[in-house]
This record gives sequence, structure tokens and C-alpha cells, in this order.
Amino acid sequence: MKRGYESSSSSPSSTFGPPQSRFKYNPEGDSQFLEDESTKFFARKKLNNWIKSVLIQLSARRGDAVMDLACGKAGDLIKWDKAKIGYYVVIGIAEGSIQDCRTRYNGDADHHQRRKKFTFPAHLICGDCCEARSDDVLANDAPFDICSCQFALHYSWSTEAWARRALANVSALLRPGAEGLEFAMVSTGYSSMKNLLKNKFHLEDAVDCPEWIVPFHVFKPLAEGYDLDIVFVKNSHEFVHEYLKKPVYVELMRRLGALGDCDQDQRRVGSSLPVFVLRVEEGERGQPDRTQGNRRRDNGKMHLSKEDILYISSEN
Ligand SMILES: C[S@@+](CC[C@H](N)C(=O)[O-])C[C@H]1O[C@@H](n2cnc3c(N)ncnc32)[C@H](O)[C@@H]1O
Repeated sequence: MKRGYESSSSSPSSTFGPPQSRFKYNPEGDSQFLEDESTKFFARKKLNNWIKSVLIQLSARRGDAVMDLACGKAGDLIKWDKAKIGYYVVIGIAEGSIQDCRTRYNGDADHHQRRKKFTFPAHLICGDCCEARSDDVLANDAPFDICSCQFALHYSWSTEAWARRALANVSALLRPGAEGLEFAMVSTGYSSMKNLLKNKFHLEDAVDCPEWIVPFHVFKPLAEGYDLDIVFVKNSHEFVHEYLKKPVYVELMRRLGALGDCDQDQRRVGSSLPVFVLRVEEGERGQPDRTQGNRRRDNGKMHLSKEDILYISSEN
């Protein structure tokens, strides 16, 4: 079965918006400005969630093994659950966030027990997903059908060596495809609004890491050097425009509370971000090894204790 975006144009879009600057919140600043910015922030957050949901629905298939790189607090758990994936591995650098992933996965945060348990086993890893040995450490969980990296790809772009390492890790973890179309890494680029707002709103997911610009014309050949070919790339404005033609995604946007005047909303939330999918073509790494399907899930659990978190460091 093909992934949902296969019928879409794969021609790269030419622009991905301006470089993201890091700007500081000025406590003495104009309160009207901040109010506008907070409205923009929440509009953008809803829109980003919709884009991630659509991208996941287009990419994931029942039973997929998914690696969520730089997962934050696993805010996409429910999205993956709806896609009926079979195994979920996350890696994140912030220990507190990984602990939050654990309580979220276990349902401990849901005091009213409104939602049923997730149907797939999970494995949580705390560490730097760009570390040279990530692929070794993760080898027991691989291969993955999907490697997802949402709003985080740019953190590994401080130097070419780090960018190469991140791409090499992703390439090593993905499963070769039976029909040449099976592997994907998805990313919706990066956000910067949190830097502007974190002092004011004390955002729980604010990240104190430098954010680097990833020029797409540099990214593409570098990724291709690791067998990762671009199959789908759009800027987020194009993406919204295209998928809002489908009633099912209009309904999804309504449910997320993001439905309004989309053109206006997009102008309000600011610059466009890249949305793209990569894959490893069949034949580039030999035949797929389907026998690994069950073994890797053994590393996962349906209920996670603190001891189940795997900590990796550069000394591993
Ligand atoms: C903007 S958040 C995105 C979180 C999540 N992917 C999402 O879409 O909600 C970026 C996350 O990347 C994590 N991160 C940054 N650099 C990392 C690295 N080298 N290895 C693992 N995680 C990293 C941060 O701790 C943070 O949780």
C-alpha cells in the first residue's frame, strides 16, 4: 500500500521563509504587541498540530515501527495512536521531558482515565539523537518504518559534522522498503515563537538550545549522500492549501479548533515552514528483513517504569 502523499507533487518549493532569528522578550515592552504575539502563538500551535496530524496520517500505516527523534514530551502520542502504529520509540535530550513522556504514555497524567491505554508498546530513550553512537544503541530497536523529527531537525545543524551525523543515524535506522516507497522521515521544520514568549508565558516546552538555519539547497544533497531522497516537500502554506481541499482534513482542523479564515490565519501566524518527507529507495540497502518485526517490539513495554528509560551518553 502506498503512503498518502504518493499522488502529490514532489517538486520542491522554492522558498521556505526567512531565517529564524532569536529575539528577546522585553519586559518593558508594548503589552498590545505581546497580546498579539500570544494570539499568533496559539493560532500557530493549532495549525502546526493540524499539519503534524495530516502528515502522520499520510505517512503512517497500521503496525509501523516509529522512531520519534527529539520527541519533547511526546505530544504526538495520540496522533500516532490514531494511525494504529505497532511500536513507538522516542529519543529526547531533556530528562524532564522524557519523564513526562512516560507519565503521558502510561496515562498517569489523565486523572479521570478518560482515554484508553495506547495500543502499541513504547521504548523511551534519553540522550542526544545526534550522538555518533545513537545508531548502535538503537540497533536493537531498528529498523523503523518511519523516523519522525518534528520541529527539531535544525538543532543538529550547528556544524556540518553534526548535521551529517544526524542524517547518518536516520539513514541507518530506517528499513529498506519492499516497494521502494516504504521509508520516511517527516519533519515540519522549526518554530521560534517560543523564544519570544517563554518569559511571559513560561512555556513548558520552551527549549534553551541555539536554533540553526537549515538552507534546503544545502540539506537536500547532504541527505541524498545518506541515501535519503526527497519524495515530498512543500512549504506549510502550500501544504495547508492542498490538504484543506479534502473534507476529512477540514473536519480535523475544525476539531482542533484551528478552522477559521486559513489564509488570514496563515498570514497572522507568520512565515512558512518546510514540510517534507524523505525515503530510502529499494535496492540501495538490499532486501528488507521482515523477520525483525517482532523482535524489536520486545524492547518496548505497555507500561513504563522509571527504570525502563534507557539513558545514553557519548561514553556509551
Ligand atoms: C521544539 S521541541 C519539539 C518537540 C516535539 N518534536 C514536538 O513536535 O512537539 C524540540 C525538542 O528537541 C529536543 N532536542 C533538541 N536537540 C536534541 C538532540 N540533539 N537530541 C535529542 N533531542 C533534542 C529538545 O529537548 C525539545 O524537546
